[in-house]
Order: sequence, then structure tokens, then C-alpha cells
Amino acid sequence: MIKARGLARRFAARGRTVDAVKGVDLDVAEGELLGFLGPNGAGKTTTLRMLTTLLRPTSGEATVAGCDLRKDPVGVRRRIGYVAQGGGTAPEYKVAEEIELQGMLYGLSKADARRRGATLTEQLDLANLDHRLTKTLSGGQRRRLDIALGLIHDPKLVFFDEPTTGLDPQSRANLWEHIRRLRAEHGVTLFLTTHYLDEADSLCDRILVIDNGEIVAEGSPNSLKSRVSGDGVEIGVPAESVAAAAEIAGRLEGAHEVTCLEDTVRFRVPRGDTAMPELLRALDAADIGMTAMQVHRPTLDDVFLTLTGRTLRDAEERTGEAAEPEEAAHVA
Ligand SMILES: Nc1ncnc2c1ncn2[C@@H]1O[C@H](COP(=O)(O)OP(=O)(O)OP(=O)(O)O)[C@@H](O)[C@H]1O
Repeated sequence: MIKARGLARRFAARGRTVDAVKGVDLDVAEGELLGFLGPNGAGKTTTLRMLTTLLRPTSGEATVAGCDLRKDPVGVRRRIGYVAQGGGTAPEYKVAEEIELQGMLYGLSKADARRRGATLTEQLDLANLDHRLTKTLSGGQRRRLDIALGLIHDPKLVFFDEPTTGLDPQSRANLWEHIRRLRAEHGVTLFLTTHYLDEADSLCDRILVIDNGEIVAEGSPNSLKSRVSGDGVEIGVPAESVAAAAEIAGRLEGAHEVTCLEDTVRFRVPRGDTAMPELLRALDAADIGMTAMQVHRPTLDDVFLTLTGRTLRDAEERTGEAAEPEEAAHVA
């Protein structure tokens, strides 16, 4: 469904350049639910916008839904759906009107747009909201309307940009259910970007992890997690004792990937629960008071940590290094 080779995008403005995406290769099979995971600023949206023809690549080639991205962008647009971040609903329209209009923009007759809209609103639990103004919808309802709009022309490939950002946990879980069902019932291929680990873990067949514009890992959630060996341990200690505590942790049997932060030491051991008593005794003997402790099974965040030396959370804090926005001139 998607094959991209060396896809890259450089932004340049006021003498500064940002290589937002640095030669990405992608293969997405028909019917797959692929997650594109990475921290803020990693290059997810830029990649997505290139694949959906909204942004011209600086270099590289891609075939999307059977059409060449550079030679036939109109063909690509006709065959894909795009559910953007933040959505694009018109506030003064009623739900049914907006869906109908979107269908007609894609060349459906009014009757076909209505029929298709009715099926989608039914499937997305929006059927009793037909006459509501879109501005009165809740966050979850609005996202479901965005999905209906993205699917109105029956595309076989749908891109979602951070579909559940800003939703409460219950609405997120509900939207995941809808996304799963759409795949099962319509046989669509789904490509979604997210920076939520639980979303990628629970929803996706396969995950591509992107950092600093490059793919750093790829695989099913379980195969990615199995790359991380042992439990993750995080202990809080006074800042002046961090180095000594790290040395003690490093002496535990099988301890590895010991990293120090301001008042925290992180490391991995084969069994976190059995290593703890020994660690406590050793810290006690060195007169180091532990202020906090966490032990956890490998997560996708650990995969990211193992690959990049930082957690996704740390990576998200390091944003705002971009060049000035440079927009319309490069829109295809
Ligand atoms: N129009 C632009 N002009 C200049 N720099 C840009 C532009 N668009 C994106 N960038 C920069 O390119 C990098 C990648 O941005 P992108 O939006 O693709 O990241 P992202 O992974 O989607 O992040 P988020 O999760 O915050 O949406 C960032 O450093 C970003 O600031």
C-alpha cells in the first residue's frame, strides 16, 4: 500500500535549516495497522504530510495506494483518506450537512454521499447527532466526525495524525475500538502517528519508531519489547548521592544500562523484585537515603530508551529547536 525510499524533507528559513525527515524507507502492506511513534518534533507529521501530498519531499520516492507520489499526486489524493490533527469541521454546519458536503467534494452524488454518510455515522456512533451543529460536539464525537469525513469516499488507505490527542482516557479507548472496527469492517489499511506509547502498543500490528527524522526501530509491539532485556528500575536519591548510588546499582548482578539524571538513577536488571532488597541494603550501608523507587516490565518507552539513551518523555521536553515555519511555498 505504501512504499517509500529515501523520503526526506528539509525546511529552510532565515538562514537556518532543519532536516525534519532524513531519508526514510517505508513499506506498509495492505490491511496493516501501522503506528508511527516518536516524540514531539521527531518528524511524524512531516512524513505524513509528504505521503498525503500536502508537502513536497526534498528528495526520495514513494508509491502510495498504487500511485506515484510525485507524478500522480491527484491519484494519491483520490485514493487515500486523511484525518488531520485538530480536525477540519466547520462549526456552523450540522453533522449530516458536513458529511454530505465532504462526500460531494469527493465527487459523490448527493444521494450516495447521504447513503455512505448514514453507514459511517451508524458505525461511529454518531447517528443520533445528525442535526447537531458540529461546534456543539464533545472532543470524542468531533474526532469520530473527523474520521467519518476522512472515510466518506471509501478510501482503502487512511492516514490518522495523532487521532486521540487531547481526549480523556475513556474517549481514547472508545476511539481505538472504532478504529479497530473500521479496519475489520472496511478492510482499510491504516497509518497512524502517535506519541502515546499505550496507543501504539494496544492498537498497532507494527510500529515504526522515529527520532530526529530517522527510523530507529521497527517491529510488532511485542517483538520490540523483547529486544529490551530485564526489568527497568528507577530510584530517587539526593542529587549529591547520584554518582555513588549509580555505582552501587551497577554492582548488582546483571545490572546494565545504568544512567544518571539529576536526582534519579535508572538501570536494568534481570529481576527487579529480587534485586531490590540487596540494593536497599547496599544504599543503607553507604548512608544513601532512597526517596522513591519504581520497578516495571519492559515497555515501548524502554525500547526508545535502549535505542536513543533517553525516554520519550525526556525527548518531548527537548523541543522548540526548529527553524522559523516555512509553509505555503512547498505545498504540492
Ligand atoms: N514548516 C516548517 N518550517 C520549519 N520547521 C518545521 C516545519 N514543520 C516542521 N518543522 C520542524 O521539523 C521537525 C519535525 O516536525 P514534525 O511536525 O514533523 O514532528 P512531529 O513528530 O510530528 O511532532 P509532533 O508530535 O509535535 O506533531 C521539528 O523540528 C519541527 O519544528
